[in-house]
Amino acid sequence: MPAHKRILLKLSGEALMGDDAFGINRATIVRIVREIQEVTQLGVEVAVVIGGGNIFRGVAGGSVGMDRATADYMGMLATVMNALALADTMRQEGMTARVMSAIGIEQVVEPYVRPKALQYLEEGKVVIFGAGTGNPFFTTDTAAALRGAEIGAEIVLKATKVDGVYTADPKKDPSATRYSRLSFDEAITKNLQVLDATAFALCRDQKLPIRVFSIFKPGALKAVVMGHDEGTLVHV
Ligand SMILES: Nc1ncnc2c1ncn2[C@@H]1O[C@H](COP(=O)(O)OP(=O)(O)OP(=O)(O)O)[C@@H](O)[C@H]1O
Ligand SMILES: O=c1ccn([C@@H]2O[C@H](COP(=O)(O)O)[C@@H](O)[C@H]2O)c(=O)[nH]1
Repeated sequence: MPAHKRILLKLSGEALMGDDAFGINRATIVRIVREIQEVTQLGVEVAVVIGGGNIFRGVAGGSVGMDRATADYMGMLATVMNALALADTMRQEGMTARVMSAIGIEQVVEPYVRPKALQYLEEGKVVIFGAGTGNPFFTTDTAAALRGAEIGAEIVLKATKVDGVYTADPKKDPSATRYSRLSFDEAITKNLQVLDATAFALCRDQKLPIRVFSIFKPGALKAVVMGHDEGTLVHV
């Protein structure tokens, strides 16, 4: 029996690159989609927020000198591209997915309408939220917290490049150690940057737990959904 009925899965954009330098690696996206499919076959309702780091990051080198809000809108559009790629891969794998965008681009994808998203989830369709929160100066982690709270997800699952929350960024500090669980207050006070503080604060206020785990570990998503102690749990 799965431990959760409805989940909000936050997928790292950079995870889609696989071993490539940028963009979307075909084998990688197919593998990720099959892992999501396994979870839907357990009867779990799945909503996804996808990042854009593999295509564009508003605060990155490529946007130096740009107006921050403009760069952020580019970042949000990058997440829509990832959402379209993910939905199309799901279609090819026999799943039904709907992309909803937080910014109006109706010729491409339908706008985010909460009751419609809830209807799709109840029908067993995967809902992919593109364009983050629709606002510059935010991130897709915050979008995951926001949409997770809005749709009544039981947990936010952050599938990322590291296998949990560490005492420091493990990519920069090899002596960092992994927490198996920690509180939101601890994560915020210690400025642990695996998620941004806005996302942590929103989840804390809504009592919405977050589990951080590695998207590169085969079977990890299913293990998390089954309630196994995978990665790190951040809780109230
Ligand atoms: N204390 C920490 N514990 C774990 N990871 C951390 C920590 N501090 C910083 N990080 C970094 O946070 C990164 C994950 O978050 P990041 O926001 O960069 O990616 P993402 O949101 O998953 O994906 P993307 O922005 O590419 O779509 C990890 O790759 C890790 O190096
Ligand atoms: O609500 C949001 C979400 C995202 N952005 C911009 O998009 C990029 C990519 O998102 P990641 O969360 O880093 O994957 C982000 O750097 C922002 O520039 C945004 O403005 N608002």
